[in-house]
Amino acid sequence: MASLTLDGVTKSYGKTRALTELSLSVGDGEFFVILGPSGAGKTTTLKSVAGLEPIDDGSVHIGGTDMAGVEPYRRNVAMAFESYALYPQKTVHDNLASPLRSGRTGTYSRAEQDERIREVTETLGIAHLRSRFPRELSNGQRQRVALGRVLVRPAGAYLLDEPLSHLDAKLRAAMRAELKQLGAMSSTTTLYVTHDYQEALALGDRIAVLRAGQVVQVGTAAQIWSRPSDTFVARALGQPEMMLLPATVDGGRIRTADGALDMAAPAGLERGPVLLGIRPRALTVGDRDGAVTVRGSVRLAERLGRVIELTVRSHDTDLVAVVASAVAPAEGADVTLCVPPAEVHVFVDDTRWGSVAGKEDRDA
Ligand SMILES: Nc1ncnc2c1ncn2[C@@H]1O[C@H](COP(=O)(O)OP(=O)(O)OP(=O)(O)O)[C@@H](O)[C@H]1O
Repeated sequence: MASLTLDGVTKSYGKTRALTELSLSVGDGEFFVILGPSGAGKTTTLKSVAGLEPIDDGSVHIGGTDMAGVEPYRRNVAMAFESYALYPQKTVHDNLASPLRSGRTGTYSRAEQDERIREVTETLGIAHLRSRFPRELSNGQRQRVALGRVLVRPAGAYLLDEPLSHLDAKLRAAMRAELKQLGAMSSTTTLYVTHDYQEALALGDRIAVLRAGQVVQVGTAAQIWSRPSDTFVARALGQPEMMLLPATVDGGRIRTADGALDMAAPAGLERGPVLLGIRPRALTVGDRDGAVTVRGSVRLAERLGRVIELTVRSHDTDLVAVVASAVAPAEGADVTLCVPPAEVHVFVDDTRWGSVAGKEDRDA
């Protein structure tokens, strides 16, 4: 096990800047997720730790040791890539055994090898495939075997690059739960890259949100979900996305220009333009004491499994609300929606100020 620290890491590929002064600190045994859109620099971050790409500036420490000039195979990290190679002529069992037989990370008795392979194949749900060859597996099964090849070998840290990306939605959800368990069991430091916010929230002890090669926010799932530091983080998490409604603070009120939303401004919020951020799932049908309310009419009601996605027109504003189907009004009906003040985020210059309930410490 090892802690990982990146300090001021900068990396360009020719004229393309992939990372700009990126700093991260991952604790010993922590399951740390890097979340970001395509091109944000996630893979480059992992490669910098693994030593597969030389960095232009800054430093990488593993277990407190500076990795400058240290070869990848001496860094005691195991990295899984999105494209996985397996030995076609070896069974699943032998594919998993080969990292343990290479001798690079110690020698293992036959019994120890079998025990690790058993543990990993059971966790990944591939124990029944052990005598098959790669050509006899589905893509999702191959991906799990390849992940198994990384996890079977003890390492100071696992670097995992979108390891669930080829799995279908149901399997992804199941694997997420299993990986979480594996993380808790092995307590090996893990740096896990994904562009899937649900995966990040489910797995990460902490999450770093990356944009254009820079860290925007680091926090627990609860922190980045309920206190996103800016509108980029706010919209990176949640489906449908958080709505951002332009409004103005004046005379102790916050109002949208059309009057669809009109509420008391919290103390300390200066006059001027703001964005009000509301998650579609934070809205409920009806009127509640102390809640922020909006009245409108239902333009669209679309069933998404057990919930209904409503598009509600209020004055000139369209609001999206995801509500339980039992309480969803029909298209054309008048409706009152409400949301707790603490769930109406206020952004000033795209940066989170607090909520309509007031200002709070970001990390409290
Ligand atoms: N070998 C390379 N040569 C040139 N540019 C590269 C190379 N590898 C990455 N880049 C560029 O560096 C930036 C960061 O790429 P990186 O692969 O780290 O992003 P990512 O967040 O992992 O993206 P994705 O989710 O699409 O895999 C991108 O602009 C990418 O085009």
